[in-house]
Amino acid sequence: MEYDAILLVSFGGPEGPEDVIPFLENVTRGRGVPAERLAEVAEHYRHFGGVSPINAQCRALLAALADELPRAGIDLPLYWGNRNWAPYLTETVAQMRDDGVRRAIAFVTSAYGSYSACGQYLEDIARARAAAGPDAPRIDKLRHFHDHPGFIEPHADAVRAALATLPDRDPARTRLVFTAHSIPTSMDATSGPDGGRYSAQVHEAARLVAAAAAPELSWDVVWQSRSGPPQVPWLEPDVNDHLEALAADGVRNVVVSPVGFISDHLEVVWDLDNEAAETARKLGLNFARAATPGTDPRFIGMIRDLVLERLDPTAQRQALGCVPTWDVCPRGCCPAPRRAAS
Ligand SMILES: CC1=C(CCC(=O)O)c2cc3nc(cc4[nH]c(cc5[nH]c(cc1n2)c(C)c5CCC(=O)O)c(CCC(=O)O)c4C)C(CCC(=O)O)=C3C
Ligand SMILES: [Fe+2]
Repeated sequence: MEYDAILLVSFGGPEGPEDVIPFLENVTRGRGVPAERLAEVAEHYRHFGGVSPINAQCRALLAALADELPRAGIDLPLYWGNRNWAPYLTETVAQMRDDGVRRAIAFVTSAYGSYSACGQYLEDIARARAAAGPDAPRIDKLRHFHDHPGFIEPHADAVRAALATLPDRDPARTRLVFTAHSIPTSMDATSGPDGGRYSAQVHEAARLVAAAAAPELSWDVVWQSRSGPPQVPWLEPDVNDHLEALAADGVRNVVVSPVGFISDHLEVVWDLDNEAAETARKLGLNFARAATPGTDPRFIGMIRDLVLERLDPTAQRQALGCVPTWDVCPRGCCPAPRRAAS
């Protein structure tokens, strides 16, 4: 086998109250996020004792992969490194070098393109390799998986399960609402080689989940967790504003599916389970939040299949949608947005 390790690359998150501020400084260095927004987000983490749910989710993913990959004949050591918190990618890549790893496959915990979800992770990998010096392993990132059946099917089952909890699902008054992390519109405009790849992939995933879960229902794509200075345009509408518009339109029941996420990150457990749920309650809407894939066996199987297809150039690339996909992003595909000096 050409590869001798598998690397999980993720965002990272605080593991206790004293980590919250330094973590947020790592995330937002040079990004012009206003102090008020940071104070707000610090407060969100404090509701969970300063512990981000993302670390436990990465550990669970690693445990599931350690179980699944050898069964498919992939007997490679697993490593884990984050962009913004320990274990830091830079330290992990140095460890891989010390362990004699020559070439690794990286799975990044985002399904999508864009600078935040793809390009920045490629930069993180490049920076960690540069820091590790000439003996750094070569690291190949797996492809986007927004329309892979192992991603779509768990989301679709979760939408079905959420619908089943609603007191009423009359199609005339029931709506599916798909959410993903908002990004600046300028970042979406430069996502992928032709632009707009992030929003196109999110729409595609939403379309596929809706068709599989509840073809009789109308659905919308909305955005959540907007950051940045207020004068910079981000993708809209915001999920909370959209719930208001739906209520005004006579909708009574909503299922919110966080199709932009692979697991229940802070944005899901706070921004949806608290903020959006509260908005819905005030509006008198019946609200159910659909689960994310997490460690669903189909999602773990998808990661296994992405590894296997990378080992075999002739293997079929599973994809349910029609937004084109590729193994390796073209160079400079999701560039860093130009930002005002901060
Ligand atoms: C597209 C996207 C994803 C999905 C793809 C992926 O998964 O990577 C994502 C994921 C995540 N974002 C996360 C946390 C944060 N994101 C922030 C800020 C920002 N996110 C952005 C975009 C995205 N973010 C952007 C354009 C900014 C503005 C600053 C900048 O231009 O970079 C801030 C700063 C405070 C704030 O303003 O919110 C925090 C704390 C966590 C960890 C959650 C946990 O702990 O469970 C995760 C998984
Ligand atoms: Fe983020």
